[in-house]
Amino acid sequence: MRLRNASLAFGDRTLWAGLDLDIREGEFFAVLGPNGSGKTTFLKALLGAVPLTTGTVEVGGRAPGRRGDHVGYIPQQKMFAPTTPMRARDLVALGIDGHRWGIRLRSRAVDRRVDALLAKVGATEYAKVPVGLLSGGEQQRLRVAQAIADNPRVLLCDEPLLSLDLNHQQAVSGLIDAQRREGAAVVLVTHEINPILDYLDRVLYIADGKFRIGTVEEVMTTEVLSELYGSRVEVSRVNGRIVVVGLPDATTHAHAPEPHQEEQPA
Ligand SMILES: Nc1ncnc2c1ncn2[C@@H]1O[C@H](COP(=O)(O)OP(=O)(O)OP(=O)(O)O)[C@@H](O)[C@H]1O
Repeated sequence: MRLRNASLAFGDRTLWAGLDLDIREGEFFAVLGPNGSGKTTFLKALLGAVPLTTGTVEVGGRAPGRRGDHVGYIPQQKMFAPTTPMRARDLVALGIDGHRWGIRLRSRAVDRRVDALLAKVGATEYAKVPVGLLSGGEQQRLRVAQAIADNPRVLLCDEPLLSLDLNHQQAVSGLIDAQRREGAAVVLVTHEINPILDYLDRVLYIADGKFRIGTVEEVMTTEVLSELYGSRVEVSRVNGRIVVVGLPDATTHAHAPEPHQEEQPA
C-alpha cells in the first residue's frame, strides 16, 4: 500500500494531511487514536470506499477497490439482527471466492475449507447456529474467518479484538499474524495496543488532525503523545504492557474495557 501526500477532510475538519506511507508485504501495521480521529476512515481510503481529499493511494500498484484485489476486510463490529436468515458456516463461506474452485469439486471443497476455517477460529460447535443468535464475540470470530478465507494479500481489520475474551483475543491476533507470515500486509485499527504488541512492526497514531508514524518505541512515548494531544500524557511500560495515563476525557473509548480507573487503553 502506498499513500502520497494524502489528506482527508470532511468540510473544514481535516482528519490528516501530508501523509506519505508505504506498507509492505508481511508487515503488521496498527492504526491508533481516539474516537473520531479518522482510523476507520483511513481503512476506508485503503479500501477505495472513501476518496482522498488530496494525494494518491495505491494497493498493489493500483487504485484500491477493484474486484479481485485479494483484500480481506474485518469491518467494525455490528451485531446481526436475531432473525438474520444465515447460519455461521454460510457467513464464512461468503468469504470464499467460488470461481477458483472446480465446478464438480466446488461444494465439497468449499465445505472442507469452511470446516477448516471454523476450526481455526474455534467456531466449529456453533457452525449451524443462525448468526443472529450468537454472542458478539462469537460473531466476531466468524468475521475473522470470512476475511481470511481467501488468503488475502492485504488484510484490513477494524477493531477485530473488540468483545473477545483474552483467550480469543490471543487466538484471533495469532490468526491475523499467521496471515501476515504468509506474506499479507496487515493494517489493524485498535484502541488496545497490548494484545498485539508482540506482532507489531509499526504504528500510525492519529489525534486531533495530527499523526505520527514509527515503531512502537518511537511513537508510544510521553513526548510524542503529549505533542499529538496538546496536553501532558504519560506513557509507561508495566510488566511489558503499555499504559497510557492522562488522555483527555473525550478520547476514552466508549466500549473498550478500562483496566483501572486511572488507566486508559492505549
Ligand atoms: N462520510 C462522512 N461525512 C462526514 N463526516 C464523516 C464521514 N465519515 C466519517 N466522518 C467523521 O470523521 C471523523 C472520523 O471518523 P472515523 O470513523 O474514521 O473515526 P475513528 O477514529 O474510526 O473513531 P472510533 O474510534 O470512534 O471508531 C468523525 O468525526 C466522523 O464523524
